[in-house]
Amino acid sequence: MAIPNMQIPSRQLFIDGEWREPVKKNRLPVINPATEEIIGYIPAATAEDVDIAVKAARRALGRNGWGSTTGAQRAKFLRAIAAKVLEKRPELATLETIDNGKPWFEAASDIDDVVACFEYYADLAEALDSKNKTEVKLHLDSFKTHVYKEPLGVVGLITPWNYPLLMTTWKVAPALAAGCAAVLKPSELASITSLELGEICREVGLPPGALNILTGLGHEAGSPLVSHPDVDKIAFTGSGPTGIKIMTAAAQLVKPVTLELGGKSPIVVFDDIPNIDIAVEWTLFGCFWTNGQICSATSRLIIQDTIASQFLDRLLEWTKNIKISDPLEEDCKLGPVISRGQYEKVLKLISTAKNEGATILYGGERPQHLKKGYYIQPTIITDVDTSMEIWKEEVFGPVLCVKTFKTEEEAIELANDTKYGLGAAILSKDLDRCERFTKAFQSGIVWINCSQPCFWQPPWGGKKRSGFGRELGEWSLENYLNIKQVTQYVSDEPWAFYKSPSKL
Ligand SMILES: NC(=O)C1=CN([C@@H]2O[C@H](COP(=O)(O)OP(=O)(O)OC[C@H]3O[C@@H](n4cnc5c(N)ncnc54)[C@H](O)[C@@H]3O)[C@@H](O)[C@H]2O)C=CC1
Ligand SMILES: NCCCC(=O)O
Ligand code: NA
Repeated sequence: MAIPNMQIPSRQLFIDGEWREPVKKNRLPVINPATEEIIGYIPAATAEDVDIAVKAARRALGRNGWGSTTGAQRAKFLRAIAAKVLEKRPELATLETIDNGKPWFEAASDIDDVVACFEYYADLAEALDSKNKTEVKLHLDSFKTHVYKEPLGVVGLITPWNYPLLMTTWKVAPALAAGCAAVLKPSELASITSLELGEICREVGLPPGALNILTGLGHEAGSPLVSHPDVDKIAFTGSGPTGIKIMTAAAQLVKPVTLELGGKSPIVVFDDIPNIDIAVEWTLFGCFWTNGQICSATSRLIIQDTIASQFLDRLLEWTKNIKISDPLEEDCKLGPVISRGQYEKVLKLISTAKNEGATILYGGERPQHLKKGYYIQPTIITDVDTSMEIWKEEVFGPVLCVKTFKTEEEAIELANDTKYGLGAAILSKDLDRCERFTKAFQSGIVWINCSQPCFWQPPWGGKKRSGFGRELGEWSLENYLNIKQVTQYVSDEPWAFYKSPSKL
């Protein structure tokens, strides 16, 4: 259950295992998107704090430090973090709801995923102990080669606001499991629970400097982290334009990046779906879950013309039934979007669609019963042309646009008609057809007869402008490991490349 009237804890930056005031002493307001009120403040880090945090992280990796721990030792810390997160579930879910606006029940289930993710990477950290040295067979007997997997070093983790603690965890858990020391920069729009992770790390006695948490603005705290010469890698989730800036800055130092950027994912629905209500519900969930703010949202419905009218009628009935309310209310299924800026951006995209000739079949406005808060009705847009902005650009709000198709070829062409390539869904009884679409979709993730379920074991990431690299599963661990080749000469014979001088 949500905790009523919960106050935001007042925190500083988490550096070197302790709370530390930012050098410039600046703070940023925390706004509850359901009330538009300032409910607290977070510290605003700048380049000076980034440098202090990176030095702390580097020290943590020093001789006998965090970097020389075994996987089994790190697993103990990860499990202790998981246990503390679980213990604080009601508080963390409530904080996340008042900071981000997502329904409390969703926030609580994200916290469950956070717990599972830390536990999962604890297991992988442990398993690493037996896998971090492997022999590579050579064609020569005079040499022996093995490969070490070792922590990559100090990593910068920059995260978004849509799943605040979960996106933090997707990066922090594998980075720590691998033995890296990390500097985390969560989104200024929802940092509260990531700061609470600092308190949890303090409580479980995580070695100082292993995880440092710097809240602050992108250009003031994120940018210096990317450009810091002693940061070995950047892992980023967020918008395309910021991803481009990060990749450009990192390229100056030949710093590796993984980028999980936006999307405009399709959901293709065929007329052989066995149950229209089941398909309608997946369509809604695929786009309106998390208040529509999911990078993988299947926000383009591509529906076979033979059932389009019947499907849209039913979709409308289900959409009208969605409870929009303060996200702390029980049974809320749609809360506000994150900020005034996002609210205005989403409404502008809707009005542009209208001006370009699309039809707002449902929604498109603030719900009448909610006078305050960044609420937008779940919105369904038809008569969409592929040249329209609403078809092409990521909205990151509860907005579904619809197009019909006649043939499989047309459906796949529409599905792939996007610069993005994160997710794609197909709903059809015909599993051979689902297989054909799975192969044809230009995406990193495919959902068959569902949309959005996301587990921590399989890989997560995209292609095209949705970025590259994979998070989750064992793939994420690889992001934070350096692969070191070690080759030993084991023959007693001279190498005999140069002519030997006369005998001594
Ligand atoms: N794909 C995804 O998961 C997300 C996509 N978005 C999209 O991005 C749009 C803008 O939202 P924002 O919150 O402004 O996203 P953003 O991509 O700018 O922010 C994500 C993170 O990057 C940081 N950041 C911003 N500029 C930076 C820079 N120059 N160097 C290093 N770090 C920097 C931010 O502080 C935040 O922690 C949204 O309207 C939405 O469409 C937003 C959040 C998540
Ligand atoms: N369900 C997790 C989605 C993560 C993301 O929006 O990046
Ligand atoms: Na907020």
